[in-house]
Amino acid sequence: PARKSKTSKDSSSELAVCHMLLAELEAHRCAWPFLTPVNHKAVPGYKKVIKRPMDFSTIKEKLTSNHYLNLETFIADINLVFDNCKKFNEDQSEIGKAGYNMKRFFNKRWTELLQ
Ligand SMILES: Cc1ncccc1N[C@@H](C)c1cnc2ccsc2c1
Repeated sequence: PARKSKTSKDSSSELAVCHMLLAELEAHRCAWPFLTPVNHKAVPGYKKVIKRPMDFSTIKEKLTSNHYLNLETFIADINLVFDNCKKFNEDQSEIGKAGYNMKRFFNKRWTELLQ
């Protein structure tokens, strides 16, 4: 079949899904460690260990300023939040467990919405 070129409808509906997904993540009870940038002055070692910090408020800013060219770049930033969390926090720590819960929730929701 002919490759369907991405229409503006596709990208605007994808964008709507990104806003909805982000709103659900921010409202999740386990979102608290990820809502704002980690203050690396208050968290020893964070600046050195985590090369690309990311958090939900930064993603929202990028989304509202049309920074994301497509769905994949949005999903990559969401996963960066969880990858950073797994790298820096013990699996059984409160933050580590919150990150694991959020990642599972996100994977479930975006596959429901987009596949
Ligand atoms: C996601 C993450 N990874 C590593 C360290 C911190 C954080 N989150 C920040 C908000 C944060 C910063 N400070 C505290 C103190 C108790 S929970 C908490 C959470």
